Amino acid sequence: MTKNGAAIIDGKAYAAGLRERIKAEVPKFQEETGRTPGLAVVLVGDDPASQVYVASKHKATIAAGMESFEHRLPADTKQEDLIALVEKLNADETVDGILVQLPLPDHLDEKAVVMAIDPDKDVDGLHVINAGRLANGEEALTPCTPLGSLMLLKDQLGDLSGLNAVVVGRSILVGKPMAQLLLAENCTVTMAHSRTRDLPDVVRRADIVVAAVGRAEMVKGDWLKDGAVVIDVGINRLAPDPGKEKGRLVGDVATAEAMDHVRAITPVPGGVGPMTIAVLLRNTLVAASMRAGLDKPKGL
Ligand SMILES: Nc1nc(=O)c2c([nH]1)NC[C@@H]1CN(c3ccc(C(=O)N[C@@H](CCC(=O)O)C(=O)O)cc3)C=[N+]21
Repeated sequence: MTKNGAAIIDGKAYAAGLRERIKAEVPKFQEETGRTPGLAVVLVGDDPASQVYVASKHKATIAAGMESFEHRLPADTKQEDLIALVEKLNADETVDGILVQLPLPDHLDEKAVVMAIDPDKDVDGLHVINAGRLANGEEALTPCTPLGSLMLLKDQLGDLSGLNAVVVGRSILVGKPMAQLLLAENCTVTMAHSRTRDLPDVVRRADIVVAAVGRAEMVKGDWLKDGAVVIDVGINRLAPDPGKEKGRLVGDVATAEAMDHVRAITPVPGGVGPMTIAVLLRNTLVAASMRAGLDKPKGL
């Protein structure tokens, strides 16, 4: 709590707890199936940020007691070779989850690659089959960042029924699935985006704000209703100060200003980012359990 009573939502701590609960479920899966859940991560090219993310996914997967298979391909990999790898992983019984790190180099067709993933191994929840299942209210593998964001919201607010939720951003990765999840929780959902008129006034009506636009500190403090709960999905690196090597990481919300208005807000870093990785492990265990014909692990 700060002096005005606004809470910083500790996504890092929540994610650590979730990873512990996953780790405790893995031996039960092993006992019932005689095998270990496995996650395959495919990285094409040598983008430094992607390298860091893939390394931390690998570490977290091993720490949870699961198998991690890393596939690093050169930046000039051909579409057909990438699809062939995905198909090999689809057929591999030791692989429960497949994640192709995005973005892919420009010459590759991202959509076609995602569509080649077996929907039951699609731990990113990006295949149209999973997007359709989510929209239809069916059991689906659900994109990690929105699901992690929802977990933080429910932890903070309990029942979300009837609350006004505004999602800023309409990406397939975050905005659209986030809106579906909030709708399924009986929120009144508004999706705002780059063409929305009077965005500050739209955001002012929200009890819940999810900012996922990828523009540093775009959502200002005075756009927020007093007592709103804010999930800041943005990860933007500012230009470095003179003499510094790396700029500061900021979200899509002007956090310091927001603190004068909100009931609670996720920080950047330490908010949604760590949740994304924990939910990836959760989705891998869920995918493994479903494929093995077991019940979905509880409490995850
Ligand atoms: N197929 C696919 N699935 C993804 O889920 C996916 C992807 N591609 N491509 C890249 C983005 C990015 N992403 C993050 C995961 C964790 C943090 C994270 O843990 N961030 C920390 C620290 C960040 C830092 O210091 O750089 C934090 O926010 O506290 C951030 C970003 C997953 N992505």
